[in-house]
Amino acid sequence: MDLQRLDSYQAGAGPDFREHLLHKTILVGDSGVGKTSLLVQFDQGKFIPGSFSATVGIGFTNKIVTVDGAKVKLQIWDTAGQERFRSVTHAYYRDAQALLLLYDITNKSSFDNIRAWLTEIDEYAQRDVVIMLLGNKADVSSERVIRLEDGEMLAREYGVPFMETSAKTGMNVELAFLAIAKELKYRAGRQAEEPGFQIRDYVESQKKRPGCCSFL
Ligand SMILES: Nc1nc2c(ncn2[C@@H]2O[C@H](COP(=O)(O)OP(=O)(O)OP(=O)(O)O)[C@@H](O)[C@H]2O)c(=O)[nH]1
Repeated sequence: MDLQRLDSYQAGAGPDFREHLLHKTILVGDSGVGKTSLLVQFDQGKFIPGSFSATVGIGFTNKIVTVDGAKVKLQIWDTAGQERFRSVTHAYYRDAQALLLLYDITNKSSFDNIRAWLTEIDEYAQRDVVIMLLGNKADVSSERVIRLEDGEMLAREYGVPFMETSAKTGMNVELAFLAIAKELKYRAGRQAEEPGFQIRDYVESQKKRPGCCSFL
């Protein structure tokens, strides 16, 4: 998807948005897994169907979310999944506080490549970066090749929170970003003696299981 064609990109979230309070979050994963679509769904509450046009380079959207009554400012970077942009996107990992790592449940190689993505994250991102694994396109059940359990198992192996999402229906999209915002807010204001917020426990308690109920 061409970032220049999206009005909200680079537009910021108004005068309230102060750079020094931003929490940088990056969307990564193979080309076509739905990173741009996930961000558009979160930002604008819509899904733009139709022909796929790959992201060129990198762009961001500023978004303010309310967590436990407090405002958390996220700057969400959408990266190009294509290999040829990899050296550009690596440069952005360094000051990221959170990474949403996506695969497509209908595309096995996008799932197999998750380990390679995690190796890159390990190499280029900060040690304590918050990572969340997302299995996107959960609405396309007829073409599913990666089971929910496979995603859960991989996430458990790496000790990261996981959920399946649908950028098309919106399933778990807000939850993914809110869980990240909650974790970043908790980290920013953490007192030594405070009992810890556990993002994995939070996600487990909140997420909707695909196949059950509706995808909305
Ligand atoms: N059914 C369905 N289609 C999706 C979903 N998410 C994305 N798509 C479609 O998948 C294609 C790729 O989506 P993008 O959001 O452009 O993928 P991307 O990860 O940003 O790709 P790059 O920019 O190349 O890295 C588009 O045709 C989208 O409409 C989803 O949750 N469900």
